[in-house]
Amino acid sequence: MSLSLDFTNMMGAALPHGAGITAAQLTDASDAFAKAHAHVHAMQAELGFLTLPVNEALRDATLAVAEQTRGRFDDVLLLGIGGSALGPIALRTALRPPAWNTLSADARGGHPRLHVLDNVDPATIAATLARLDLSRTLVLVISKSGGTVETMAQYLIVREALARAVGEDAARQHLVFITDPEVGALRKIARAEGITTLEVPPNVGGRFSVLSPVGMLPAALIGIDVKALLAGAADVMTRAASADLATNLPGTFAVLQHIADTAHGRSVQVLMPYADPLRDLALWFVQLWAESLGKLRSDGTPVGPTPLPAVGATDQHSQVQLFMEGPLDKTVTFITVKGRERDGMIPTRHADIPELSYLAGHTLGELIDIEQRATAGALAARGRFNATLAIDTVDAFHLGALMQTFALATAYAGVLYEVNAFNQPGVELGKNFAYAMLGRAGSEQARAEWDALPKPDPRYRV
Ligand SMILES: O=P(O)(O)OC[C@H]1O[C@H](O)[C@H](O)[C@@H](O)[C@@H]1O
Repeated sequence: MSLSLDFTNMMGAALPHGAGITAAQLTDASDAFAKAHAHVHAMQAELGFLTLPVNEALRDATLAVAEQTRGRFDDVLLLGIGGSALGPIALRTALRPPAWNTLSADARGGHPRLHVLDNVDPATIAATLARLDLSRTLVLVISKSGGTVETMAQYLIVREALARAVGEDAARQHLVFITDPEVGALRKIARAEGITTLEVPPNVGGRFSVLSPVGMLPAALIGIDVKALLAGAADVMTRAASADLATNLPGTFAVLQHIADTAHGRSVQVLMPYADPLRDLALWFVQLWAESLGKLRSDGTPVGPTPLPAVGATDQHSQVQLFMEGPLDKTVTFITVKGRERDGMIPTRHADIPELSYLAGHTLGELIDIEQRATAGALAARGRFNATLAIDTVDAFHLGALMQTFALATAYAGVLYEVNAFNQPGVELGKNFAYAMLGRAGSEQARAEWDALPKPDPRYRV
């Protein structure tokens, strides 16, 4: 088993006064879960992410594009936001940690470095363009819808810079688009100019797209084993074929978090890897959980847990105080990595100083694991729900497995919360107000609504 979830510390038996999830609550939830499971797995046609792990045509098309660019570029600049950036960033952080970028091209196996612009802060974009040699840079423009304002603005700036650096014609050879096969501005440009384009299947939502070309192409370009990534995800799908909670890990995660929220008021759900490479996985999870589950039910009731990213051991010196003594409104899911016990030997020095001497002979791997276990135990001792997801090692297989686990758990949780996990109507109003202020055609109604809003009141300004 490559992935395991220990949820002892979510259960009443492990928490003071039995104030955790009861065995009966878990048993009762198994019927609801069986329905959620049947519902989700019956929707393969609508939920393309379920079959991405075995979509060989898409994988091969992606690997072919990666192969065509081989040797031509030192850097890859990815333009995207939300689901079109968080997955690639999480994969890069996990499997190509920052030091990798400082290696020589040979030591990187000839693979380019990956830079991601996922915002429109002009300072970041200027600084990034200033340090890249655009004549040796491949630009990936990723947008499912093909028209997201931030990504389009980035594209216009970077395309202009590319044209200046290498000329209009050659610029096209430096671009790859990843977008919907039919709709959107990117698709239009690709058709008109013959720009290499990979598709995000129409039935794959942005935040569920990491195992489509959205994550696969940047991963392949920087030498991540895409087949292993998909194999890890496929393994999760095989194990999740059964609706039995005793074997369905994503289902168990979803059910536990749902009960913790709806029956125990634990609505803030922390994901806390004890591993630097997994820091950005927590940020990817935040979008998935928040944008999928935080919304209005059909009867108008607002629901949804609040995901919160943390990292151990770092956050033991920051947020853990809140987790230990703040409101009883949280769950913490740790992610640990097995087999690190012998890594990072701590040398013997200052043997006469007891505050240091006890560390001699231990390793950093031991320290980080012990700290995680200590924190889990401490939280449980104070009635704080927590669970531990353990993986064997940080590699492509386990990243694929973790990501598919959370994606599937999100789909199940959507059914449990009785919301559509695959839309995001709540982000529209702000977007439309921005379009109105930018004068985009068709936003007259948003302009009128914006103009009718109360304006800043000088009485409430300091
Ligand atoms: O990939 P894109 O279509 O550019 O979308 C990027 C992001 O835009 C929207 O704000 C959605 O709420 C996100 O779910 C999506 O990931």
